This record gives sequence, C-alpha cells and structure tokens, in this order.
Amino acid sequence: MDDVLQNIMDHAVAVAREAGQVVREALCDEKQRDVMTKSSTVDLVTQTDQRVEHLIIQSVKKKFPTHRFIGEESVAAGEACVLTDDPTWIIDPIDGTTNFVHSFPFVAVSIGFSVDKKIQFGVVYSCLEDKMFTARRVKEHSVTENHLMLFSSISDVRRSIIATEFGSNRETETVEKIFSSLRNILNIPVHGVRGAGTAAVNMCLVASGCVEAYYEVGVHVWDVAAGSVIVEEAGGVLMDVEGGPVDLMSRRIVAANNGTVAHIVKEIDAFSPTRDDAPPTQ
Ligand SMILES: O=P(O)(O)O[C@H]1[C@H](O)[C@@H](O)[C@H](O)[C@@H](O)[C@@H]1O
Ligand SMILES: [Mg+2]
Ligand SMILES: [Mg+2]
Repeated sequence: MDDVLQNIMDHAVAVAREAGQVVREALCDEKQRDVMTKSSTVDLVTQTDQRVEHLIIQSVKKKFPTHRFIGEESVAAGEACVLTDDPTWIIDPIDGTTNFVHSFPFVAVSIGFSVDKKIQFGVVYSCLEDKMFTARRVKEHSVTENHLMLFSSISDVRRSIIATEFGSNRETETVEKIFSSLRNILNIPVHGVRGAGTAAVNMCLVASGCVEAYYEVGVHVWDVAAGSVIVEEAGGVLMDVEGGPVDLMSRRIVAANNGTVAHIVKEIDAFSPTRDDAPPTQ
C-alpha cells in the first residue's frame, strides 16, 4: 500500500498546487470573486470555489476512477456527506472563502484522503503564501513544509497563543457561546488569540509552532480532515471541545501542541451543531 498511497499523495500535492494557481489568478478578477451565500448571509461561496472543486475531482477521477469524494461545494449542491471505508478524497477547494473575497492573505486548498474511515494523508496548500503543508500517517513523523518552524513545546497555557474563528453562524445563542468561550480563554490569561480565517491554516499554524492550540465549533469535516493528520504527525493532539476523542464529522475540534494546552477544553462553552453526516432533514 505504501507505494500506492505515495502515488495518490503525490497526485494530491500536484492538484493542490494547480488549484492554488487558479485561486491566485481568480484573485485578480472581481467577477471570479462574486459572492453567493449558503447557510447564512456570511457563509460565502464563489464560482471559483465551485470551479476549483470540479478541477480537483475531475483530475482525481481520471487517475483513480473508483475513489469517492466528499467535497464542500458538492455537499452544498446536495450530495450526501457520508464517509465509507472506500478510498475517499475530502476536499475544501477554498478554505478561507471570506478571505479570498476580501483578498485577505490566508486562503488554502485543503485535501484529506481517507481509507477505512481513517485519514491517511493531508495536504494543505496556503496558496497566497505559497506554503505547502503535507503529512502522511506513518510511524515516524512525516510533516513537510517548506517553512516549518519548530513545533511549540510550550505547555503553560498562560504562555500560549490560541487560534479560533467566529464562524458563519450569527444566531444569537451561537454568538453568545462563541464569545463566552473567547472570554474564558482570554481570562486564563493567554498571550493572545488569533485567527487566520481558515481552519486548515489554523491547524497548520499549530503544526508549525506558531500557535499552541486551535479550537472551533462549527467547522466541517472538509475544513479539518487534512489538518488533522498534519497536526498529529507533527506531534500534536486532537480532542473534542469537551475533551475525549475528536470526531471529524461532529463539527467540533481542538488541535493542540500537547495534552496540557489541550486542557483549554474546560474553558470552551460547547454546543453541538448538526453533524456533517446527519441524515438530510425532510
Ligand atoms: O472558507 P470555508 O471553506 O467556508 O471555511 C471556513 C468557514 O466558512 C468558517 O465559517 C470557519 O470559521 C473557518 O474555520 C473555515 O475555514
Ligand atoms: Mg472551509
Ligand atoms: Mg471552502
């Protein structure tokens, strides 16, 4: 499986880089950044998100015709979000669409690859920074990135920077929970709170030692599938926001440099969005 998996991963890296070029070119064309909305007025999508996902899927289908897909924009168009044991590409064509629309410099193509419901490798291409983060689930750590800094060994959360996002749900109750968690984290106190505007880049910031942890409630499996293996293979830990094992379909995640910092879970005012794999409502 090793050579076969490496061949698949090499294709993922190549198509992520090709997709990143499309994103950079689209950034210069207002029309290709025209905004449409999905679950809320601030949950944005553009024709470029859709075009990039189509490019990736068609490219993979040519080479690996039996593989399956979970793509953010395919799910938005009504495809089921169901992870089977089959080889499955979990794709966020543009992670950081709001950043893309506003030319804010953190925009990623995120590709995770799953077999037997286990993410085997992750590729996150931060295409405006031209930073390619990859990791493959093997015995030894396999994280590669052209600028990977030292992984953070900080275990005192009062000496940490924590990353999170405000998401795209503006319902009063959700916003209250988000701010309640933020207040608790700030009052630890931590050195700072940051957000790149993309879950995938936030997870790569954990893996590259720029922040000590990232948490969010409201993400989707396509936001975090690739980053999950990049964090773990860098030596980090993943947890659910209430502690316990992470469930990538639950829309809740903590990614931390170590188990100590992961204890920020006790500060998080958790809630449970509808799971990604929940059966469609009638
Ligand atoms: O940019 P997308 O792919 O939609 O993903 C982001 C999502 O829209 C935001 O609500 C989340 O807060 C981010 O973490 C995602 O990266
Ligand atoms: Mg995303
Ligand atoms: Mg996206």
